[in-house]
Amino acid sequence: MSRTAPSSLRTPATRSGKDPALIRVNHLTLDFPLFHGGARSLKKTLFRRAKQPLATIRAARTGGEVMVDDSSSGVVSVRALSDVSFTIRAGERIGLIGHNGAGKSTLLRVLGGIYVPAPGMLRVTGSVETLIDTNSGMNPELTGRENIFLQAQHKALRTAQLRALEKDVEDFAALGEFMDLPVRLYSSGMAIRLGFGLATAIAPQILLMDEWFMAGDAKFQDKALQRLAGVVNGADILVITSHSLDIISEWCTRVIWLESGRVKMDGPAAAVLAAYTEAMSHHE
Ligand SMILES: Nc1ncnc2c1ncn2[C@@H]1O[C@H](COP(=O)(O)OP(=O)(O)OP(=O)(O)O)[C@@H](O)[C@H]1O
Repeated sequence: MSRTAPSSLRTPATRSGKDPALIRVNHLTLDFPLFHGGARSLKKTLFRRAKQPLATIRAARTGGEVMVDDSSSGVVSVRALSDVSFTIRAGERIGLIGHNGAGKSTLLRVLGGIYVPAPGMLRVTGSVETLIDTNSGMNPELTGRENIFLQAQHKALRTAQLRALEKDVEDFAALGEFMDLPVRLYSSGMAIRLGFGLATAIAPQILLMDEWFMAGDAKFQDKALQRLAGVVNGADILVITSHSLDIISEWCTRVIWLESGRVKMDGPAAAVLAAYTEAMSHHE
C-alpha cells in the first residue's frame, strides 16, 4: 500500500524553480451579516445588553463580536475576523488556535479563497490545496474514480501522471467497489478518505487544513498522519487549525492564537502554546 504520494507527482515550488510560497494578510476584517431590521427580537435583546447606539458585545471566549448597527439599516452581524495581519513565508508551519468561534475556520477559508474579506488585503503566492470540507472540489454525482479524473483534468496532468494519481488515491482510500459508485452514497468517513487521498496526492505549495480532517477510525488516522507527513515535507507552507495542542506542537513551528476574531498572540509554537495553556488554566 502506498503511504506517501509518488515522488513523480511531487512538485514543491522551492525545488521546481517557482516563486516561493507566501501568504500576506493586512488589516483583514470579515463580518457575517445575520439579519436586517425586520427581525427585531434578537436585536432588542442585544440592545438591552448593550445600551449603546452602535454596540459591540464581546461574548466571553465564545464566538466573534456581535455588532448591532442602530442606523436605519439595522443590520446585526458577527465580526468573525477583526483587523488581522500577518505574513507566512515558505518553510513555516502555522497552527491556528483559539476558543470556539474565535475565527480559525473562517481565517482558513479566507486563505483558501472561499470567503472574500472586506476590508483588508490578502496576497497568496503559490498553489493552494484545502482540506476543509470533505466534499470540497468533488462532484457528489460522480464516482470516486471519476472525481479523480476530474481533478487530474483540472490540474492538467498527463496520462502517466493520471494513472499514478488514480493508483495512489485508490490504494490510500481503500474504498473497494465504492470507488466506482457515486460519492453522494459515501459515509462521511468514506468521503474523508477520498477527499484526503486526493488533496494530498500532489503536494501543493500551500496546504490549508481543518483538524477534523484527521477524524476517522484509528487505522485511517495513522495512515493519514503518515501521508500528511510526506505532503507537509513537500509543501512550502502548512496552516492547520486544531483544538489539540499536541497536534499543534508536533506539527507547527509557529502558532497564531485568535481570540474573538483578533490575533491575541503570534510567535514560535512553544511560546504561544505556553501562554495559551497558562491563560486557559485561569479560565477553568
Ligand atoms: N456562515 C456563517 N454565518 C454566520 N456566522 C458565522 C458563519 N461562520 C462562522 N460564523 C461566526 O463567525 C465566528 C467565527 O467562527 P469560526 O467557525 O471561524 O470559529 P472557529 O474558531 O473555527 O470555531 P470552532 O473552534 O468552534 O470550530 C463565530 O462567532 C461564528 O458564529
